[in-house]
Amino acid sequence: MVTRQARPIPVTVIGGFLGAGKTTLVNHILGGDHELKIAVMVNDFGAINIDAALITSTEGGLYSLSNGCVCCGLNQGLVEQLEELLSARIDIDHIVIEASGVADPARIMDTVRYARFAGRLRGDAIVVLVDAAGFDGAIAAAPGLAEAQVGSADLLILNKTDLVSRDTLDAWHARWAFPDTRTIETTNARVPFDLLFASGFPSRGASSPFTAVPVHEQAESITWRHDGPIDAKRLHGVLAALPARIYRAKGFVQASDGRLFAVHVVGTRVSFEPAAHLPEGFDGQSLLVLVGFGRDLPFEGVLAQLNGCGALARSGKKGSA
Ligand SMILES: Nc1nc2c(ncn2[C@@H]2O[C@H](COP(=O)(O)OP(=O)(O)OP(=O)(O)O)[C@@H](O)[C@H]2O)c(=O)[nH]1
Repeated sequence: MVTRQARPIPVTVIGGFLGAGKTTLVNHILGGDHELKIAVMVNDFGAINIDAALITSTEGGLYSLSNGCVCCGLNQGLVEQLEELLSARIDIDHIVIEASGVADPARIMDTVRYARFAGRLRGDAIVVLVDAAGFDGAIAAAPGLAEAQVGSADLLILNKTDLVSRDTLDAWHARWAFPDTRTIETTNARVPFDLLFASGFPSRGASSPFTAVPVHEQAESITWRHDGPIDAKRLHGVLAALPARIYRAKGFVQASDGRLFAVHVVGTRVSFEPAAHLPEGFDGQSLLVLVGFGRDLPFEGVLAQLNGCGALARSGKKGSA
């Protein structure tokens, strides 16, 4: 008889461009009524793993993958984390890997399917989210990447349908969806669990015509920290006017009236979402990670503007993955 522990653990890779709704989907899964014990691995692009802070607690364990992009190179960090998880937690029903927004999810799934994991892991599905309101912006920001992510999907989730018209959604399907890829539309990534964990998605007859470009080389991130409260209105103004090439910003801030917010910038859309507390490790600081594409991004000027949103701000440290 095959024991429960001997069965390979199914793995779902969640991909999609920056800000498409991957963490929203992970939180939907973790808060869901599916009776699965799920371990989540998160790979974020910037120097600080904001996604790990945005994710609600998980019974199966939360594993923060190394910074940068785990789809590059030999994925040693991912291999090590998977080995650690496999040796530590035999009672996990499912593993979910949230890729960074600049990752090629197909390459992450390749790692899951390495021979060394045979019999222990089973690559279940690549689930790719698309920001219905931001797909054109994603293509403009990083040509080649968003298309390749879509091309690698076993299950495609056209998310943020609340932000666009029916005509826009129909035009997206006509232009980008593969006829043999299961595609659904969602708001706030509310994917039905029986579909998400269905397994056995048909593999597409034709391979994707889109090849992932090595966009990590074009992507850069920077971290901004601030020790005291910030002027939320002014910060909103600065973020709303970010240069187009700085596509994504996210983090947590404390406003001068004491309120705490998770802050998101996706393309031209800025949102301040009330937060119950600053995440562990933030030490009372407001902190934003900004990600952009291309050479000579005007980060210094942006940092100066951000510093102007609070008297005690100090500039961040530039880095790339
Ligand atoms: N209006 C709207 N906003 C959404 C929807 N889904 C997610 N969002 C918002 O989009 C922003 C980005 O969502 P995330 O889930 O953090 O996106 P992500 O793909 O994990 O982002 P990265 O990890 O940076 O690539 C957040 O402000 C979400 O609340 C949706 O269906 N409609």
